[in-house]
Amino acid sequence: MADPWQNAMDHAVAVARKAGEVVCDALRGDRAVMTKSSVVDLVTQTDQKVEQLIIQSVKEKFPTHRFIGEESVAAGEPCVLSDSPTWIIDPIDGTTNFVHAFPFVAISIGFAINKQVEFGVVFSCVEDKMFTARRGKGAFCNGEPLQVSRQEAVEQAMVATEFGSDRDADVVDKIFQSLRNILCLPVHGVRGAGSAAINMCLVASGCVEAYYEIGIHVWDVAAASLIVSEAGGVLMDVDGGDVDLMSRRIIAANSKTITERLVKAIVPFSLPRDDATPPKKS
Ligand SMILES: O=P([O-])([O-])O[C@@H]1[C@@H](O)[C@H](O)[C@@H](O)[C@H](O)[C@@H]1O
Ligand SMILES: [Mg+2]
Ligand SMILES: [Mg+2]
Repeated sequence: MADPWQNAMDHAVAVARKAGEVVCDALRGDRAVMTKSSVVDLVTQTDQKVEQLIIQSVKEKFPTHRFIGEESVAAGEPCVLSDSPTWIIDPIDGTTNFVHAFPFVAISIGFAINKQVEFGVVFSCVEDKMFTARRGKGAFCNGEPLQVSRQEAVEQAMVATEFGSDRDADVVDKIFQSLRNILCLPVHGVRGAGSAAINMCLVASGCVEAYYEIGIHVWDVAAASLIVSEAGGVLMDVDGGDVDLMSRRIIAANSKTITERLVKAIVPFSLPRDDATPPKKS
């Protein structure tokens, strides 16, 4: 049976590549920086321009589809995942990297229907790596199949995480407690690309055994969540429960074994859900 969403996925790849050209061009120019939820939660006109480019391009082909876009939500649009076909967009995942010309920035486009991600596209544009996954059909980087690492000994694992943009001392303490516990398992090392989506694609590529973070948003991880699972990986909440893309918490790993060791080491805390935050628009 023909795949009803293949043409939508092909469009996502094409518009991600076009958006990547805009981002890479902007990396060579000036980048006016603004802030959102904190003085270190950065956004630029390029984030906003790229998100509008993607949304307008999709609307022309799929006028009835819905959107969850990072910068649209920041501007007051609701963050609601219904059963309708919904595009979940992070126009630049790694904005702080982008501002500093630190070369790990990605355009992330997830597509969900009936609240299930059907395809994911993450374009790491400086690296020119197009990560894709279609539910049930595998995960790829530039067309090459992806497979998670087969390492199941956490003491020989590489783990990725990020420190986020919350500088509340109590939150930072919890983040560092988890980091300390994980380092002392021990693990071979901890890394962070500065982009949740790229970290998760590194899990899918077998370069790191796991990524975890508390503080991410649905747009950071929707596309890459399918790339990880289609590469043979496992997704879980940091407390060992089922992953919930709106919960702002995630572990993406190569195996249940590694995931369960991380659950024991992570100090869990809760944040307001993405779909619980009331839209700012009156
Ligand atoms: O804001 P953005 O660059 O799209 O996304 C970023 C995430 O990829 C990262 O994991 C998180 O730690 C940052 O705080 C930020 O949210
Ligand atoms: Mg992001
Ligand atoms: Mg972003």
